[in-house]
Amino acid sequence: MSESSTPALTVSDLTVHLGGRRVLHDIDLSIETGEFVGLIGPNGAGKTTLLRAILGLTRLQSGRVAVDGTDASQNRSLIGYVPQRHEFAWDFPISVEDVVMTGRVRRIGWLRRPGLVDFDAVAEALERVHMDHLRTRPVGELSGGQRQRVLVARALALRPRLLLLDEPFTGLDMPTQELLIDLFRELSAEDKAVLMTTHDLVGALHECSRLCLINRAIVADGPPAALDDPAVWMRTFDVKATNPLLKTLGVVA
Ligand SMILES: Nc1ncnc2c1ncn2[C@@H]1O[C@H](COP(=O)(O)OP(=O)(O)OP(=O)(O)O)[C@@H](O)[C@H]1O
Repeated sequence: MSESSTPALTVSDLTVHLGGRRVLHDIDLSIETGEFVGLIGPNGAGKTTLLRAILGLTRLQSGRVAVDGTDASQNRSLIGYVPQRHEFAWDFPISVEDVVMTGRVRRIGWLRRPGLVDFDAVAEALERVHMDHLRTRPVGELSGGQRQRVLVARALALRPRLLLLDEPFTGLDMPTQELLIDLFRELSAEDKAVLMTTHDLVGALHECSRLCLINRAIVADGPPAALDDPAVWMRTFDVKATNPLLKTLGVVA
């Protein structure tokens, strides 16, 4: 954990309505540097909506988001975001390093040219995801795992304080998942806070330092070992006590 008392992320009393329906309500969440938090919940629980709200891409009905103690609208350049892979336009004719450079736009500004520091940040980000050897490759020619690594590099190029990951493991083989999970753990152990949505519940139980269970509101929040009450998982996922999920998670015998 950071020695600083200012959390990397503070979400207070957040409520979001979409299409006239309440999608999230009364969300309070604070994440410190050094934490690797898994945001867990069923389809439609509001996980992506929460990430979008933190990024300022969704209007808040009420509530506040602060990054590093300052209103997030003033501090967006401290947030790195990895969207779900299908959301990116992969058929755009652009190289790996150019995509990663787009992650710097909030620092460079739209009208300025990238400088040395920007090229350094891109090179460092590509090395961290082991993609430096493919930097001139058009992104349309990459495999799914390589594309995911490019999206992570694009977020890291910003040198963010807070990293938001939306289902980063979907459709990836085991070696790529292991590479990324090791990287996310390293990043949180350095100077970042990591918030990740995932449907890989067992993986999250093992790898995350903390889990936040959500279903429109936060149902439970704590270190994985403390989330051993089956009722909490039943409420989050709206499943019965006999559901095999509870055995898989190790919360019933
Ligand atoms: N633009 C929108 N307009 C209206 N409703 C929306 C919009 N975007 C999302 N929703 C609704 O908000 C709810 C939460 O969606 P969200 O995508 O945040 O869930 P999620 O937890 O990320 O789900 P999944 O695990 O399926 O990705 C869903 O009921 C969804 O239909």
